[in-house]
Amino acid sequence: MTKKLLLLSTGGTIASVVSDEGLAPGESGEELIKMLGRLQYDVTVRDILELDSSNIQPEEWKIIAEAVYEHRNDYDGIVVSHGTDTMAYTASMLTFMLQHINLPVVLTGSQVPMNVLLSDAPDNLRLAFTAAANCAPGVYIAFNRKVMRGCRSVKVRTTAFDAFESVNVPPVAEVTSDGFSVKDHRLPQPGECQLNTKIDTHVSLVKLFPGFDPVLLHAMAKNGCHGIVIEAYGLGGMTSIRRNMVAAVGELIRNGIPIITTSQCLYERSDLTKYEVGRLALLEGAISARDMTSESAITKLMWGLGQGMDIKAITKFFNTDVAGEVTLD
Ligand SMILES: NC(=O)C[C@H](N)C(=O)O
Repeated sequence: MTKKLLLLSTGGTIASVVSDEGLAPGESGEELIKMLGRLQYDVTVRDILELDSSNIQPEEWKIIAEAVYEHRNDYDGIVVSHGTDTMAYTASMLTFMLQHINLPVVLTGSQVPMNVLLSDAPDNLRLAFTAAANCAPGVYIAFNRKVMRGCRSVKVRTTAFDAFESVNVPPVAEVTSDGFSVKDHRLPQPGECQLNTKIDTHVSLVKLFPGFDPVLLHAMAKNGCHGIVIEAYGLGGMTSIRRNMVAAVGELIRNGIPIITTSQCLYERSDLTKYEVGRLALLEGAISARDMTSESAITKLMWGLGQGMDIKAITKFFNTDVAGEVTLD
């Protein structure tokens, strides 16, 4: 039977046209489908946003999550066309807002607009429809012949077609000369699909660098920041002499502000137990995000705080694999 798929169009380069002010979204979802040509699926289109993804913010995450939730029982799969710049954040947040999702939700976009000859858009959109028709329920990004778990995806290139990588886990599906093959058939944890868009956006993501003044962390807290993700060094170490980050982290945690640590290294996990500079932070109560992407860590923090979780609950939450975003030892 022909699969019924829904395209939710949100803008991005894929739908962009040249204007005097620069590339900006201008094509509708219907126009994207027309340019794509023949498809073996029964596709319905809805334009829900028309934005460059630099303008996609928490308000838009809610609109996208609500649209997916509303149509989750009417289709076999949903494709979301989206700008690439913040696609990994949207995919990560949808993972938390739509837990136990009951169908594949596949985000895609392109580096070159659909209306340009030799654009990567037709291939990416076709791949996204194929993934939406064949993958297990979950949130994914489909790009350049790979289908990746949304909460493990990172944009790693500004212009090349191979713009996304699946970090610390292999892609879920790939296109090779043998065609489309799904490698990971893991189903989401059983449960009723829930829409929960309550998030706390008063958070921050900080990249540590030699010379970082911990006073800035206190300034964030004073200005209403409820939680911070720190991209620390290597396995998760942070400065403990002179500009003492560890001490600042401890003080913030004692004031009820959770501090999550990720690594500036894109690949492999954080492990605060190995070095003294990590252990000190651990002793102060820093929460390791292990092998999560920063995109996933900051959206998980927003979602957890939005549920009213205190530090203890946030710690437990980060020690839980919600939808494949983290590898627990
Ligand atoms: N390739 C792209 O889609 C980039 C664009 N600025 C966006 O994120 O909307």
